[in-house]
Amino acid sequence: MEFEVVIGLEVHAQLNTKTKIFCSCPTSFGDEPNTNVCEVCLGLPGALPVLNKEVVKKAIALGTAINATINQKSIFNRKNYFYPDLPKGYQTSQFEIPIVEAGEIYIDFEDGTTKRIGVTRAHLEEDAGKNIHHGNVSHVDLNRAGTPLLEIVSEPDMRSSEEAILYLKKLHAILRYLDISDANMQEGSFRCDANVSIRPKGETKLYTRAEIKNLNSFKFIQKAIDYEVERQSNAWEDGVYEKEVVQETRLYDTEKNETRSMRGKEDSAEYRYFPDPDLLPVLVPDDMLAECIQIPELPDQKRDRFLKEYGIKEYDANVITSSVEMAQFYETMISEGAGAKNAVTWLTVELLARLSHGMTLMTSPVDAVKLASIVKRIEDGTISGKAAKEVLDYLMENNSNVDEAIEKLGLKQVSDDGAILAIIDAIISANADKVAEYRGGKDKLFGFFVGQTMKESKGAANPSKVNELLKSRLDA
Ligand SMILES: Nc1ncnc2c1ncn2[C@@H]1O[C@H](COP(=O)(O)OP(=O)(O)OP(=O)(O)O)[C@@H](O)[C@H]1O
Ligand SMILES: [Mg+2]
Ligand SMILES: [Mg+2]
Repeated sequence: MEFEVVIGLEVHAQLNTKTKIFCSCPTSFGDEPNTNVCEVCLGLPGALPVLNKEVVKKAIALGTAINATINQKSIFNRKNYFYPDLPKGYQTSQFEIPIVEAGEIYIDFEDGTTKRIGVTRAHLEEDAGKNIHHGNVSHVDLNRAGTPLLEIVSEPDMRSSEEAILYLKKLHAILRYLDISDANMQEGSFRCDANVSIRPKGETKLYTRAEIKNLNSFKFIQKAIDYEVERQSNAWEDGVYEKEVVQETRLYDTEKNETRSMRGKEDSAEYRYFPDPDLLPVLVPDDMLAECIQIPELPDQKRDRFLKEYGIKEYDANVITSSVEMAQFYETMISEGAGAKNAVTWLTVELLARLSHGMTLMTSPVDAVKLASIVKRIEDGTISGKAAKEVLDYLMENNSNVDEAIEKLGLKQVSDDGAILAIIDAIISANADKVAEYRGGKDKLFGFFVGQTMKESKGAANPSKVNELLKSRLDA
């Protein structure tokens, strides 16, 4: 039987506000447990929440970026369930009227085609705390309780784990471009739940989905989805689909590379959602909306502009705009005067390959200005491309400027006509027979003379100068 894979993703992005969504406790990461808490986020009786306006602005920015409908009136609900890390006994979230509805994100395949993925909704909610287990004892850290989240829910539009990853990377980039979330996956600021089902090819109805939670790296998300697809199709082939594939929440075990059942998945009715009586409906006035829809250039727009302005390849434009840091790095190189095409290679191939573990473009010892100077020194003939690699290696390790490094490493190309001509003339007089053959029509010998000249100059002669001067002497 041939199956079609159906995937819908829920992403929880932590919004990068200074304070929590309903109180003024800080949202900083990694502090001593239970130090960033107050009566509101501890859920003490009688404490009243006050909505942080910043989270509304950030949600509207995301909605604008994905061409969504912005609801100028939305509602906070209580989603009731019991869990030790949830002190109020309910999570304050949006349900029937979220702030953002019906958007779209375009994913780009390597062959240049694109696909539209629908975004059902994006709603505001608070994060829960964290249970910490030590042997038989469990502790609860409520620093994270009340941290603002935007839950972005996709339509079940993805048909492979590759599409799921492309969608997540695009959404990640959009959040970073908008600067509304640091989207740091290690710190849990960008978390994904993957809903996976299969169906016989050609059918349009949705079959039972399994929801895989706790996925915090692109690699593991892809592996978890692949495992789950395999598990479900095996169950189908073995005639145990109904028994094995049930609506449930599963956990992915990164060590065993498998998903395991964690708990049955409630239908939304089980949560007894109702509007939170402590919070008024969220009303966004026209002037606030007008202000919030002013957003910076997004990855797709930047890519299209780079294609037009810089004439680089589509693939390269996609790579460079895939992160806001890389796009900024590239544009700084261009404004420093590096050629557009060389800048692509030196950034995406040479520099990225030299960033060691944990190093990013932001912390690279060679910044955009320095890398641009290296490229400019190639373009003005001061150094060869090969020598430039040595310069880059050196600058990754040593704090120096580009021209000093070239000087110190003795890599300056000889472009001075006189010096190169002296070498050429010596070679010509030592090889009179070959000169005669060349002049007699054996064009291939030109390479021999180039090789000899480069060798004699110990690789320092500027190759295009060598070509030019050799021609002038030999063809004279
Ligand atoms: N049959 C299916 N196969 C794959 N994905 C599905 C299927 N049905 C729904 N989905 C996807 O599952 C996700 C459901 O997310 P949603 O937040 O609406 O509900 P939930 O998972 O029940 O709620 P919760 O926020 O409590 O996890 C959506 O991304 C949707 O596209
Ligand atoms: Mg879910
Ligand atoms: Mg959800």
